[in-house]
Amino acid sequence: MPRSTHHPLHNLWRTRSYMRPYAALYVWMILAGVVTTALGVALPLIVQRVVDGPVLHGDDRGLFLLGALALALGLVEALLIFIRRWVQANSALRMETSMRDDLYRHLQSLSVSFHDGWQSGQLLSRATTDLAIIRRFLSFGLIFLVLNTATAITVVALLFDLYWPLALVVAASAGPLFWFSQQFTRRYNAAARLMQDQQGDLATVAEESAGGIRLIKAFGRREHMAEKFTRYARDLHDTAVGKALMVSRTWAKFDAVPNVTLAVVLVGGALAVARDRMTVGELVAFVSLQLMLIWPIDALGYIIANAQEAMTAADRFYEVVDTDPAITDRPGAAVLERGDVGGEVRFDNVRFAYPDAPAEVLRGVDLVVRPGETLAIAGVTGAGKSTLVSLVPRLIDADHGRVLLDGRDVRDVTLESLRTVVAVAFEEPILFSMSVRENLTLGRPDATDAEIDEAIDVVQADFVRTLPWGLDTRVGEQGLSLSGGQRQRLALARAVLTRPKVLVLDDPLSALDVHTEALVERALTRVLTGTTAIIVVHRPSTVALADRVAFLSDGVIAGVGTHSELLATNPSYAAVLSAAADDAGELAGEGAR
Ligand SMILES: Nc1ncnc2c1ncn2[C@@H]1O[C@H](COP(=O)(O)OP(=O)(O)OP(=O)(O)O)[C@@H](O)[C@H]1O
Repeated sequence: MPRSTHHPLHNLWRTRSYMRPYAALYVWMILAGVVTTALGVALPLIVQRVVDGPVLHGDDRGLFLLGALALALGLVEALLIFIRRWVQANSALRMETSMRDDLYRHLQSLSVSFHDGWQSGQLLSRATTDLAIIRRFLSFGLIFLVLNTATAITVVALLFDLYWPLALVVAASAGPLFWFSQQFTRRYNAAARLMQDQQGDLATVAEESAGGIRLIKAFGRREHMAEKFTRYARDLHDTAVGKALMVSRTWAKFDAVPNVTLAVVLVGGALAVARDRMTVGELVAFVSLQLMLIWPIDALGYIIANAQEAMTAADRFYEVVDTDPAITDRPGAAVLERGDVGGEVRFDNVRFAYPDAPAEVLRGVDLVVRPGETLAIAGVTGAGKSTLVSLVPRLIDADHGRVLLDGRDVRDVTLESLRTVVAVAFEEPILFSMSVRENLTLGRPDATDAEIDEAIDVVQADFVRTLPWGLDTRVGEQGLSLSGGQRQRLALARAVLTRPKVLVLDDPLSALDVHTEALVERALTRVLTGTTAIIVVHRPSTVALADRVAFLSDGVIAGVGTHSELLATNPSYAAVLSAAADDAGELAGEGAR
């Protein structure tokens, strides 16, 4: 997958658009953080006053007052920290949700070819792990960065005010810290990116195994799949261990710096007190303030790591979100009115190649499907039949040439209106995890029960009436499992129910037995009156539905005519259909109308 050539921070910076609604909250959070820091910094200064004043001079009342002040400041600080963190987490979770929404909506708008070319696990990991990483950065990483920098600057300024020679030692420790962080950033970036990709790969393997469990069991491949999973999991584990080691080493280095500095400060401070250059209270305050630097320095490692991961996660998020939907409404696209559609479909010198494919699938297809006609598309497997029919509802767009509906380029009408007049049923029918009724009325939510009943009759799907809750039975992945033929019939009923002007059927009866297929065909012939139907066929029995057949070969239409005409005139067609017929033992007696 090509990576962005922008500055590494480019995409992470773009996520600020999701922060915009919370800009005021962020200002408040930072203000609350600054107050918290100020309160935290005030404590060592109070300690200094306590030691140099009441402690050394036996002033009990002053000691009590300073103690009460320290307690109050401590409590206010704790309360502010609670409020800030809660607000931080809350707003960041909202940002994550809206990013996830955008990702999902954009995915829905992307072309079928995009989805075909992407591993589902990679998409899944972007929607889950990556967005959680970005959320952590936008909530904690970013605020930590601002507050810790503010704390460090304030503390160092106060240290200079207390005793500058020792403050210089503390300031100088920024040098090694900067160097370590540079090294860390470089190495961590590669590991973080690799790990995020590996998480996506692992998710894909897990999902494939779940989806293909029957196949795995049937072919006795459980061990093989388990080994594959372990291999991917081990790669991820190795990267994670390497990353953890890198983080631990860096953490140790980051920790060592303030500790070494502290030792120098203790010795130097004691000498300064002995030589009356510092009071005891000032030394105590100096050390207490310096201890306050340990957390920001420690957090630096976390922030760099988190920022690195967030940069990668943002790159991965925008990699999808920036992908051009390719198939969208053209400017000025017209709304197709159902009543105006006659139903002539014309392919005009259509050429098409799949991205990254070595050759064109369609190489100049010219074909006219007359209004109300039922036209079958035949051809050897892989000839491009599904590709050709996918152009009509614009699941893909032609690279060259045009697909015309009643003389109008399908790209000149809105997708929504096009898809209300063109319905599709595929060979591999998908039923969503919802009721049979909802699945059937996907394209016509307003269909009446009588219309649903009629569609069920057409596709011979009586079985739905015997399901436990009839039409309200939940099917799909989270519901009742149906057979391939049952699912095909429901998918066909779904298409029929939209009362389309153009019906595209991509071998929709392949899973039915010959007897049921014949019943469905007979009923379909009735409802197809007045509907232009383009049907991808593999079996001669399905050809019986068609008025004419177009034979697709070598990316062009090699012949159009009735089944008998093509059988008589086109030996290749005869060979393809006879082979299929021999397989099914069913050519005899079949003939197109
Ligand atoms: N999403 C895709 N990306 C790349 N190549 C594809 C894609 N879909 C199909 N192809 C290729 O395009 C060619 C035509 O495929 P298509 O599915 O249109 O053929 P078909 O005639 O419908 O085949 P079948 O009869 O087996 O269903 C095949 O070589 C196939 O491998």
